[in-house]
Amino acid sequence: MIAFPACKINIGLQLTERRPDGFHNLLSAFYPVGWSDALEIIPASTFAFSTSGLPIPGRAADDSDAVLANNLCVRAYELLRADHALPPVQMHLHKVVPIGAGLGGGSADAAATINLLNTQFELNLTVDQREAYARKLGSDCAFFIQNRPQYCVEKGDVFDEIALDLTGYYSLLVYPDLAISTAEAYAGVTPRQPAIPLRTLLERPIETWRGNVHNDFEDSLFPKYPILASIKQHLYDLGAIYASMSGSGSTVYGIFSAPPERSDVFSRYTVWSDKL
Ligand SMILES: C[C@](O)(CO)[C@H](O)COP(=O)(O)OP(=O)(O)OC[C@H]1O[C@@H](n2ccc(N)nc2=O)[C@H](O)[C@@H]1O
Ligand SMILES: Nc1ncnc2c1ncn2[C@@H]1O[C@H](COP(=O)(O)OP(=O)(O)OP(=O)(O)O)[C@@H](O)[C@H]1O
Repeated sequence: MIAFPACKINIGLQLTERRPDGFHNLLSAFYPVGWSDALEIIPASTFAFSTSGLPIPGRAADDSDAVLANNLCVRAYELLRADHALPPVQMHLHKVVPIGAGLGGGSADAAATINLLNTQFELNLTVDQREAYARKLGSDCAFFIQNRPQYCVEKGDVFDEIALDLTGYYSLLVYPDLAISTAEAYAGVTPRQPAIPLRTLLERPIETWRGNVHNDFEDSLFPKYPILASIKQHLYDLGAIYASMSGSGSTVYGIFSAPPERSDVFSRYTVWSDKL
């Protein structure tokens, strides 16, 4: 069985407080984007996991077996296998979505693994049960179980409904070949309670978002990586209605009312554009 785990952008990201467990509470709208990996899982006589496409870095970069074992797809399989009678499988991940990009690509792969195993082996897990497993693998992971627009609170893993529909708009995502570690990005932030909660800002027309709907990670990462602010400005120069960095970076995206023109400015970067 094959799935195409697609990523997300964050529309606004308010970092409200540091938690006793060391994580941060946040307010953010997560919006699905079609840029995706490919993941195949088939029953096999012994377990095997392989990857192709973009290289996936790991903490044990000098030991390729350890990097593979640490992959979120493998960890998701092990997590379900601890509770359910899963047979050995052969999994192959073709990696397309950039890593350290603030797009939650690895989290999407993990959630897709949970969903695929649930369907393929008829585990009959509810959405709540699958989201609970996903939460154990990472803060972003639970979102991808349903992969629909959500207003995310707490660690980014608890959801409130939001009427946010960008159908008819176009996205342009620019990844400047710069991987930013999520933990490093969080280490540089100073959380604060927002003057106006994100939900209120997002309920206003998209034309009002520029200058108001803010990703708090930009405050510490734009001074450190000036290229990010310059990409954001270029997206506005191209006619974006709204532009922002996604998550903990480094991808910067624009939302357009018509298909964005190709720009030479972005030719040396990895870009993705599609209807939202
Ligand atoms: C930046 C976002 O992408 C916004 O959607 C997410 O908050 C990141 O989620 P993620 O990549 O799934 O992150 P995790 O794997 O859970 O955590 C990585 C590290 O980021 C920090 N972290 C993450 C999420 C959070 N709400 N507060 C944090 O402080 C912690 O230091 C943690 O050790
Ligand atoms: N299937 C996977 N795809 C990508 N990274 C993976 C995967 N499995 C494990 N990882 C590890 O997770 C790290 C971050 O992955 P990911 O691409 O989700 O980060 P990101 O783009 O910063 O997303 P976000 O911060 O929004 O969650 C990588 O450096 C890698 O070591």
